[in-house]
Amino acid sequence: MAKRLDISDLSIFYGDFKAVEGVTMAVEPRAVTAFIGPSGCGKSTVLRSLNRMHEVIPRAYITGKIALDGEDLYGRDVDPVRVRRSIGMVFQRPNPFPTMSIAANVLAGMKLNNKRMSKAQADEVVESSLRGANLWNEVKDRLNKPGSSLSGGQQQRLCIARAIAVEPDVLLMDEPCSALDPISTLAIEDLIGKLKQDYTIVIVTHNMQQAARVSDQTAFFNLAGVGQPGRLVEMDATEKIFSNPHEKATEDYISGRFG
Ligand SMILES: Nc1ncnc2c1ncn2[C@@H]1O[C@H](COP(=O)(O)OP(=O)(O)OP(=O)(O)O)[C@@H](O)[C@H]1O
Repeated sequence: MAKRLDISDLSIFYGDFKAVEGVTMAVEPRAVTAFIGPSGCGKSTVLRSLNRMHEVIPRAYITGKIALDGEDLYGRDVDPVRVRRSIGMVFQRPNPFPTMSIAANVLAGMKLNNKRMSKAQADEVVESSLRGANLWNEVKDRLNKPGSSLSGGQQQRLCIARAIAVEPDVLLMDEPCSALDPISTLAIEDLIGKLKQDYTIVIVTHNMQQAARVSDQTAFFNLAGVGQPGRLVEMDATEKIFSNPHEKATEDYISGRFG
């Protein structure tokens, strides 16, 4: 659990279009790293390249290197399905399987990963994952109800339970609160604070207060100009980025002067 990601000279392409250029950064384990920056600068694209989801788009590819505790994730013999198992993802809109029960949703990733287990083991995974996602107390009496019977915030925590059920090393979160109300957002932020004890977490957010509240490190991305690829402008301790960033563009962005 909780491994380190080392990204070196990463460029990301959609066919002929270079969306991101020359990103080099280290993502520390047992910490939250926030990706911030204006729309279109490639935050989600970088996030999806980290667990090899970018390449499922036709003609999409990367250059450079991404290593998980030293292992090259794009190495010749590396199975992308195994990468996606060890680097889980939570999306902007909660996406539980709507007709599947709450319990079955938690186990869905394990089924896909072909794990055979007894009923008792399954029950244990369901309980520990739901506890891990701060959802157990709210759903323990209705585990057989469909995933769609939960509120949006609960559905998002169910998706997090599904992601942690397979015991990943890293959790990627792409604007996990943008479809949620403020109370549900706080519940997810609390949860992120708890999960970072066990996982490496990367979160894309447009909400500056959220980045300041939940993250330890912040990476600011920007576009050099219209039609230019996105790039990493700077990355530092969140406190430093929000109080005394190195680059003027970072200061302008976090103070709301552009973006
Ligand atoms: N499937 C795709 N095919 C082609 N180009 C894409 C695709 N997805 C994203 N892009 C382009 O890649 C660039 C980066 O997009 P991306 O969604 O990663 O930015 P972002 O910083 O996450 O933006 P936002 O904050 O609006 O979500 C943009 O120019 C976008 O149009």
